[in-house]
Amino acid sequence: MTNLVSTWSKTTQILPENYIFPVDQRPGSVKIPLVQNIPLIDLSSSQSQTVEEILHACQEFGFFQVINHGVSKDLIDDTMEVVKEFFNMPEEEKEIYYSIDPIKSCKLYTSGYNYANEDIHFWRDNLRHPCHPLDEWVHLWPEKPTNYRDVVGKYSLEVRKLSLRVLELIREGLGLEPEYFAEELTGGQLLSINHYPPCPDPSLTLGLPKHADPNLITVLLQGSVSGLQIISNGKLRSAEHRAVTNLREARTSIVSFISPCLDTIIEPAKSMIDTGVPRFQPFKFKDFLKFYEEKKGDTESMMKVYKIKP
Ligand SMILES: O=C(O)CCC(=O)C(=O)O
Ligand SMILES: [Fe+2]
Repeated sequence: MTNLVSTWSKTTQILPENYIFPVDQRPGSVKIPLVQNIPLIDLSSSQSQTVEEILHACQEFGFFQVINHGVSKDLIDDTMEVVKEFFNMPEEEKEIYYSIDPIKSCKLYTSGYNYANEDIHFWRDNLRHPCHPLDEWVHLWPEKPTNYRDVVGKYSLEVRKLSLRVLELIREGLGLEPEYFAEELTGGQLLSINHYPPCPDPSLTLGLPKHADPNLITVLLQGSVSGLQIISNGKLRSAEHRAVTNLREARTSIVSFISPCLDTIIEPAKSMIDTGVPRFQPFKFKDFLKFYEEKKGDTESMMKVYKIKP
């Protein structure tokens, strides 16, 4: 038996106590600034225009939507369909992939990484697996639905291409040297599929609490991108975001995280240190991830440690 919310929530009309967030964190209680103009970037525009628009979006929001991005609608639709099919499979089929082992690379679990120690759980199930290089990982992915590996494999390649293309535009905008994001800084890719089932009381709980992603760049289907941190010596933002649930419909999101290799040293690019003084300490990416988990992704307390005091 698993504790997947998509399974047990089918037979309850009541939100359990341990899914109720403190009042100040509930969906209606936090005043989310309404960003009227989330930038919409047309990747088929001229290179100089997209560079300028993307850089501005990263400085202002750390978040933007892209259109004409080159990932075909058919592939996007097929991918969304197959991951929904996965979550709709009977419990016995999904159980095979269920794991709470923190070091297991392909796994299905519920809420956060550390369910047993959580005071409050999040209203989501998550399937995640590494996907780069594809042939190193694909054999660990779900075998069912039978086209999962094929479709999701194609999607992960396309979404990686898109991420690298966007990073290249950011690189140019920042004036970083060619190949800056090649190799180590983009050596990892994780696909994370969130499934938020219909929730009996969305006003009291969250699918994912406020966080900023701890990786280099995130592509969220359908087309929202965020996440460049520190590497820009504080010049770009990483958008804090969260996911809410809803009463009637299940929501599924497909998130691709491009990350540095675990042993990579992350530090401000030399050419970004215009004052002569770096604003952030260097760190190993894997130590950062460990710390992120310990601090539950709390940006402020993480910044206290990594930011160099003026
Ligand atoms: O489901 C979403 O829209 C957000 C997911 C997310 O923020 C994450 O997986 O890091
Ligand atoms: Fe996120």
